[in-house]
Amino acid sequence: MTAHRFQPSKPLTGRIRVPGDKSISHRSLMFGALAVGHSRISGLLEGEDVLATAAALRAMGASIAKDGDDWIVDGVGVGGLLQPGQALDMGNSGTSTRLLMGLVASHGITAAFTGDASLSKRPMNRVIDPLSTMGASFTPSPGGTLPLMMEGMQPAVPITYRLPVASAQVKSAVLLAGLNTPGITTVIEPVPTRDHTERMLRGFGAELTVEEDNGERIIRIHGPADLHPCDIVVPGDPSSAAFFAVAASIVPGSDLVIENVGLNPTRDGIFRVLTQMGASIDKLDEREVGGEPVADLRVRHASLKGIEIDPTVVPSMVDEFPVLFVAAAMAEGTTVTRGLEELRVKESDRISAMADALTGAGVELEEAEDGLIIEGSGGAPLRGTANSRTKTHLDHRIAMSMAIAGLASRDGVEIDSIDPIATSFPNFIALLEEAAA
Ligand SMILES: O=C(O)C1=C[C@@H](OP(=O)(O)O)[C@@H](O)[C@H](O)C1
Ligand SMILES: C=C(OP(=O)(O)O)C(=O)O
Repeated sequence: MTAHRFQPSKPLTGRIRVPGDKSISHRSLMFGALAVGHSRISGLLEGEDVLATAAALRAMGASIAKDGDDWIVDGVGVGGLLQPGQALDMGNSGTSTRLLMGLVASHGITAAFTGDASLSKRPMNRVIDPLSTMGASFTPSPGGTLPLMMEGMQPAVPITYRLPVASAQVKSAVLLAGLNTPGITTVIEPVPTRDHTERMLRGFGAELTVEEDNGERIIRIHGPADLHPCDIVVPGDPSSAAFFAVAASIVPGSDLVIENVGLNPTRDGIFRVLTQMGASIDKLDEREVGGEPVADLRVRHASLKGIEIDPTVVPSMVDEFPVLFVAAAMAEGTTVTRGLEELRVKESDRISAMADALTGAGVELEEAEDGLIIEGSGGAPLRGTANSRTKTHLDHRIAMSMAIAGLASRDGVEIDSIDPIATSFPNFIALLEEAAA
């Protein structure tokens, strides 16, 4: 554990570029591994979570190698995954685990999945349930957690599955199992979640349709699919850009351009909510990169106002609430968030972890079962209790959010470990130093 104190910051200025989108990076490797032939990926996020996906796919027969700044994947074809010779170590990554379980489910192979202490507490029944209906069998640890063993079924049985929880990981697990399942596998999504799986599978040549019906999305995939290799350009991660958008909004004097930020409407909720709170965020040079809307974001310091956040925006910013809470702590007035029960089953319980961390940083708040109610400082620097230290609970987003709180504090904020940051944003501290130089 490497502790670190994030000190009050000078204004953030200049231009920075955040690393590639984590969700798209995982999927680029997985779909490349299932195409026959050579896919080239540029802008891949080289974070620990994505590298865990790469290692698992290599263990199942794909060849994945770096070529200059790009990555090359030589796939085995849908149905061609091999039985791994050792347990697949998923590290800290829920996305790797749940999506790869979907892939294994319709291959006639057995695999063991393991993970770190954080991942080993997270619920896997949400994917075990539908994948069992498709024919896979599972031996999980008590409570439906890792470590677990699973055996795929070949051929698997197509199902129609209505998502009981708004989760792109569960949706994707079922669709990926459907890739190698004869017939039509259907996922019904009552609330739209990030749609990278759908967009990208179509790009790789899968027969996938999306029908909208009364706000619900009905996604059908025809299996077995034939994927052809692709060249992919991964846009910058909006979830990573969010830390800098909040930082520039709350550190007086800031005027920062964050280049190449993915703005898929299923991901851009944080920028819409910050704008509602009074943030100054201009979209420059709007364009398309790798089939996704992208822009450079110019963010200037602004006086933020507390608001009540509409729960329907939650799926489009589910990972951004920890840093949104920091923005709320610096706003004038009260911010109310609701509908965040999913935050309790991420890398940590992000509602209680942020409630503790912000309380230590001197913020007044109230914790509800499904959200936080935060009294903002009206822009005054946060004044923590002496010797308070943020517990990150192996959660990168808690570490980075409280780092940003430190920039806007009077005496700095101490984080117990910056190590988890490498899972999603390895150059976070270097970019912060660059922007504040
Ligand atoms: O599909 C994905 O790439 C992800 C989906 C979300 O998880 P859930 O599906 O559990 O909401 C998100 O929190 C995670 O960081 C990435
Ligand atoms: C929840 C996250 O990731 P995962 O589920 O892949 O661990 C995240 O990155 O905030």
